[in-house]
Amino acid sequence: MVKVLVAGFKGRMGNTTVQMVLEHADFELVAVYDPMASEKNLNENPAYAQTDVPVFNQLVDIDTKAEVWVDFTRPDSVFENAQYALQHGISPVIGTTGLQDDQVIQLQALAKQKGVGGLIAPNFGISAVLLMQFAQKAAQYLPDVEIIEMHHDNKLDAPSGTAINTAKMIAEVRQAHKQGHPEEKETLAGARGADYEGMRIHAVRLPGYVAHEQVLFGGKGEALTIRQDSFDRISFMSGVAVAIEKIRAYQELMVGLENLL
Ligand SMILES: NC(=O)C1=CN([C@@H]2O[C@H](COP(=O)(O)OP(=O)(O)OC[C@H]3O[C@@H](n4cnc5c(N)ncnc54)[C@H](OP(=O)(O)O)[C@@H]3O)[C@@H](O)[C@H]2O)C=CC1
Ligand SMILES: O=C(O)C1=N[C@H](C(=O)O)C[C@H](O)C1
Repeated sequence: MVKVLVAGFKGRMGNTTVQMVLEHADFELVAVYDPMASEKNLNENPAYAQTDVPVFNQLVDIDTKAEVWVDFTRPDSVFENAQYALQHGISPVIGTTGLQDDQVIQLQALAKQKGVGGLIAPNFGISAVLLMQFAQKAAQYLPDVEIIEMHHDNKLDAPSGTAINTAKMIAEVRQAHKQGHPEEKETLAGARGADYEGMRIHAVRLPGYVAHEQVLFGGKGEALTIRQDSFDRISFMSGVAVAIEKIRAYQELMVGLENLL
């Protein structure tokens, strides 16, 4: 049995992960964490009345045998959480987006120093993992590209972690260049979106949406659009389960679920 701690257990993703871990035959939920939690045990929540799992609201109090730390928290919390997990020999499986490049480098150095495996996955959905790989392939032949990511209106960060990762993967095969007319001007600020090495990234936030991304390629007289949709947060759970199962076999912190597939 893999012993799992879920950080951000009351959130949309954290709660979905708690349910998945409880239902999984090979996983044991040993703790949950949220600094704002007032309860002491998960069984204080009527939905989990039969589930005896301690709730922690301070990092220093966490005294469990957790082997894997699943993090679906906030962009401003995840670095501290991941550091704490690595320092205590717990493998972080990070879904939270918004980590800066220098923070990822610091965490990777810490993982190496401690010999602890970990994963940062900008997206645990297989449709998104495939979209990023297909987009990287397409960009070899169609280097003019724009990304449109669409999310629910409670999302804190923009652009999404998936969109940034898509741009980074494309940038590995695409020479940086400005797109559009050399003299183009925005008559309304932000009209052309964010700029990543000349690729434009547009972020849509609307009620009713979950998580969706389109990558648009334009060539001479032709176009290609690649799209993925997560209609339900269950779409992320098989990826989270794979990460929990496999991550302890590694001694480094990797970025991207594809590293484990
Ligand atoms: N990689 C992937 O496949 C996916 C990644 N995500 C990412 O996961 C993150 C969470 O998303 P979502 O579940 O929708 O967000 P929510 O806001 O629904 O959940 C976040 C939860 O974390 C709690 N929290 C805040 N600070 C901390 C902390 N320091 N430690 C532990 N818990 C904390 C919040 O409490 P409070 O509300 O009181 O602040 C909240 O309950 C986002 O970054 C999102 O982009 C989302 C979907 C898929
Ligand atoms: O906040 C979300 O919901 C999601 N966040 C991740 C991201 O920023 O890419 C993954 C997915 O898009 C859902």
